[in-house]
Amino acid sequence: MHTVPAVDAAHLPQLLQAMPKAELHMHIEGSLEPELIFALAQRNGVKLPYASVEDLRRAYAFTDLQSFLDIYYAGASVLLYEQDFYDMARAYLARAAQDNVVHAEIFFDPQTHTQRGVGMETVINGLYRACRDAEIEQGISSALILSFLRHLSEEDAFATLEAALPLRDRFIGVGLDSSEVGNPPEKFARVFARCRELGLHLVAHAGEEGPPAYIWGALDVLHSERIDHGVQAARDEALMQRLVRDGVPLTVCPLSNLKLCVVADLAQHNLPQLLEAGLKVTVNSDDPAYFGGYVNENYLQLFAATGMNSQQAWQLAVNSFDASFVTPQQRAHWMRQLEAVFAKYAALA
Ligand SMILES: Nc1ncnc2[nH]cnc12
Ligand SMILES: [Zn+2]
Repeated sequence: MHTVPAVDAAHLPQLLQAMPKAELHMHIEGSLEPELIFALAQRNGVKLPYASVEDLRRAYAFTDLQSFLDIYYAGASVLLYEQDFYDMARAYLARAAQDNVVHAEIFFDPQTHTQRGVGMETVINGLYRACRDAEIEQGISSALILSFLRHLSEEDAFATLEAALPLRDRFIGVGLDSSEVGNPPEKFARVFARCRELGLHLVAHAGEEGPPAYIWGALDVLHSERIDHGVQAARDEALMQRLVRDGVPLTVCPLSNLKLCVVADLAQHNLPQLLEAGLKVTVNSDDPAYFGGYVNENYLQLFAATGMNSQQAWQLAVNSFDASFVTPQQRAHWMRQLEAVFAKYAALA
């Protein structure tokens, strides 16, 4: 491992905030803050089943993944026009830039919108324009990943892919999200095979609530290049060895795991153990508007709860660049920025 200048624990929070990082697991619909949901509802004349922003926020008491998804899909119902998708993504990218996110790979769930009669081009063009403008105005790089909803059929996923292909140059890959248990990766074997032929990057949620078998399926059947969540891998030693051997990144989301009761307490989160075992672990926010924080809040609360140190912070930032779908030149550029930030904080008394 690279030797990193040690940073005093007293400066760890500022280091976590200042270090450049990539965010590889966030759902753009999960960045819709209650205030923006209400503003868009008013702008578009959509009636919400909540009386106020506070009333909506009070509903954010989740017991598991499904209890969250029900509210998350209801929140997304205010998105109708290209400008809505643009405004949502600009708000996220502005907030991510404040956390020194230099690159974001962003999931979007087209079926949530096309099922309501919103056009595929409305969704993709609004998001894509926001990514481009944020790069120009804030210097943050980003890319879009189209995510299939696994509670729907593979046929629906094929129709979604077909509808998106005219805009193929505007997204870099596909993912698989929504209700995990009962919807194993094998259900989407053929549509992922088609996406692979098309040269799209492939990722999949697996082992969030679902068993290690779903992670094996994501790797062996879907050929997923990263595992989104993957925290259940620790239950299967052979799987852990496979993930280490192949350098498969896990995009872990600590506050999401806490809010969806995947872990009882952040102090018990297994991220430090996964990192120690040699897995390429990254830290991400998943659905920041719903889970109590953007990416830096995930780093800060995790480090405070587990006592992780600056060496581990370095590894997580490096992993975020290694696991991203960018060029080696781009990675090298961010590594130089990372080295400069560590040198600055290591020099503080
Ligand atoms: N954490 C999560 N798991 C599965 N699907 C999701 N969609 C948005 N967030 C998700
Ligand atoms: Zn997710």
